[in-house]
Amino acid sequence: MSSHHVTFGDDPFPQAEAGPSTSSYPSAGPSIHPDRLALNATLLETKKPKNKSEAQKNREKKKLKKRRKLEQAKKAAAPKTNKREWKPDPVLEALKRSTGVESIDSTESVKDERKKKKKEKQQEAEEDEADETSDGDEQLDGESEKEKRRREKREKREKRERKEKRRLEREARDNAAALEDGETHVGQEETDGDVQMEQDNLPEQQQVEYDDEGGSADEDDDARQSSPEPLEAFPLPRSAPAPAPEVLARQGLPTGLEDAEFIDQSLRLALDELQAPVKTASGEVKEMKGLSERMKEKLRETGVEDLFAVQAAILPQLLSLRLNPFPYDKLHDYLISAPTGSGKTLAYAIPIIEILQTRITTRLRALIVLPTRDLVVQVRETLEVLAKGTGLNIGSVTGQHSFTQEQSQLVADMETPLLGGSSKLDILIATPGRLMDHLASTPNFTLQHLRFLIIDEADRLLNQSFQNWLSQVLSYINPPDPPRPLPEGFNLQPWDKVASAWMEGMGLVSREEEWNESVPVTCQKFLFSATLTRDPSKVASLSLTSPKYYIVQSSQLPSIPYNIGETFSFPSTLSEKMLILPSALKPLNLIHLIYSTEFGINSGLIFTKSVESSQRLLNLLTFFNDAYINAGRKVVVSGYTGEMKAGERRRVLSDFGEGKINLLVCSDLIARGMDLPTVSNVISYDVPLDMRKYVHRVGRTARAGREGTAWTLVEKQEALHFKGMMNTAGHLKAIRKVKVKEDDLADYRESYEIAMRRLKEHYGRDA
Ligand SMILES: Nc1ncnc2c1ncn2[C@@H]1O[C@H](COP(=O)(O)OP(=O)(O)OP(=O)(O)O)[C@@H](O)[C@H]1O
Repeated sequence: MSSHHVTFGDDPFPQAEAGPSTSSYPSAGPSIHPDRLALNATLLETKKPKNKSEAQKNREKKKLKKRRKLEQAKKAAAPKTNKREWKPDPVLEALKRSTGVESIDSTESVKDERKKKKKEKQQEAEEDEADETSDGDEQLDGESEKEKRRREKREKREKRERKEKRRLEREARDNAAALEDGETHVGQEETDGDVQMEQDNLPEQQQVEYDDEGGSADEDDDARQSSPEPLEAFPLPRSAPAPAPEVLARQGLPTGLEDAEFIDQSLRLALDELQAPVKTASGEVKEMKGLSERMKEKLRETGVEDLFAVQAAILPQLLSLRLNPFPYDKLHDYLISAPTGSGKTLAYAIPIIEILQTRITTRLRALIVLPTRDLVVQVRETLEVLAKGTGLNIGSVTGQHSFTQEQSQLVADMETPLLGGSSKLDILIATPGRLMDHLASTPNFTLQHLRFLIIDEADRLLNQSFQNWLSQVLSYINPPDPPRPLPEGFNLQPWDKVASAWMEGMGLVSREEEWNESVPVTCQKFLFSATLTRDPSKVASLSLTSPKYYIVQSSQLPSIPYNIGETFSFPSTLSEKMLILPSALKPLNLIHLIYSTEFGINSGLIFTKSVESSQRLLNLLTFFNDAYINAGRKVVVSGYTGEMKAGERRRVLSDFGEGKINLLVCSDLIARGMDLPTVSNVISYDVPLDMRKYVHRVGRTARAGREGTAWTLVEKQEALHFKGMMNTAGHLKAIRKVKVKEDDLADYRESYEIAMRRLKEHYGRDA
């Protein structure tokens, strides 16, 4: 008969298969606990055959064979003194200790288990017998009946094997847990309840299977007691769920910049209503501080009655700042994104002047960095108007004047080494390149007393390297930093408030008694732009302290707190239009915009892609103006490019402001920051290459709450790129498409052809 049957003498604890511990005893065979061997012996003795039929005799023979095999196994498994010492099963021992029972054999659970196993085997033997007796019948009933029984038997066997496998797996798991517990909870009683709890902890599916199989907690418990030490089970490797894109984008961003505070662009605050709370060390509001009467007067003189949104939002926080902050004062750095022409200059100029005017000695306390000379001139003019009567000294370095001229403006003494420098200025406005030159080569010029660092048009400046200007400036503000190279023989110790430990470390001077002196950083940084970035890689270089982030925009627009990239703010008074046209018709369409009664653009800026293109277009428009006899009015056009001398540019701007010039054809030089109140139209003759350029170009109109229109001439082949760019910025819907019929251009054709001929003559045959 089948040799798969489990009969008497089979080891009910098949350790060799189940326990990984066998691998540690390869030559001596599996380690069998003596309690188990005793149990096997008992099982063998109690099994006796009842009948002596032929079949039974055969079975007895088989059993005898197996018994012999088992005895051989016992011998092999018995502890061998010359090889390895028998070690008690740690789980069994822990259980013995916890229950106080010396022999596990004597526990009820083990006895029950044995009885159960015995019963199972008896049943199996009886089944076998029945199979054998029915063999003859099977032949009569045909092959199918026999096969059915065999299949049933096979299934039963497989089920048993599955059950056994699961039991062994559970055993291994539980043993691992029991081993750990055995160390710490030896004294705890392991009751049926505990076992049930363990079962409860199994995954649901496993629990169901366990119940279905009819296994008991006791059986499980016994198996656990006698099982060998298992290998530690490691969880299978699993890939972690991918973080959300917005979470990734915020990686490395200072906490304060994670969420922006949105300010409605239409917010206004009367000058008299501005109140800034002055707080005590405990945070209580001591008093409210408003604008000084002198400042209000100056503002009214320049036409400012109310504060614009950006000013109303941040002035209440800045006005109460102290010139020399107390140690408990919480100082923040600020990132402010506000539309073009929304009054960002006054947002920093007012508090700087209000705070610095209380100073006693002149020291360089405010540094304003701007990307172009023209902007430096413009901001200096604004500051000078507001600071009139305060005694504050304002200067600028741009490279427009000679280096020595600028040096004499910056420092009073360049001969004597002075620890605290010798600044002649309270406020300095500079372009980054020239600032670097003075930091490197102007004796007694120092940034150690800076209270405010303003970076206007910050996105542009952060993208400019200029001898690594930003990190250089920061290192001159915040010691420790490497001492700068000084002119030969000039033995200057440039710091008068740096940490003495650092001073000594640099071999500058020994001031041991001041070693414990801490140097609080009191310089606050302010970054302004209409296209400000929160890109962590850029922001990181600023070493911001408790930064705050404000976005001024129309309340109609959705707040996008997760937008980590650039924010583009537009004035609410701006209307935007685009003409999509064949490139050959671009000049005629521009002429139509200028000369037609429908559009009649008589004041504005025309942007081209380069200085060269500006000059070409300027010539064409000049020649056309000369040739166009139906105009009824003449249009005065002039150029404004970086190639022009500073004086010439100033004169052009002044004429434009006075209305002597109607149109300025310019390169992107003027696109940023320039405040020309008379600009009612901006025409992008060549499409801007990126969104940032577009924002700054169109921002030359619709400033300070005035109405303005921006036009973009888009060649057909550029339309996809331009529209895509606008769409990405969520701005496409704001731009209205305008169509000009070819018939409308007919009126200009003759004069245009004359102008083109003259242009060709001007540039030679290939023009
Ligand atoms: N509260 C105010 N009331 C009236 N006019 C104001 C006020 N604040 C600023 N202005 C005027 O608004 C104009 C634009 O201001 P400013 O040049 O500071 O704008 P901006 O935000 O710096 O623009 P850009 O981003 O283009 O540099 C200036 O002419 C300024 O005098």
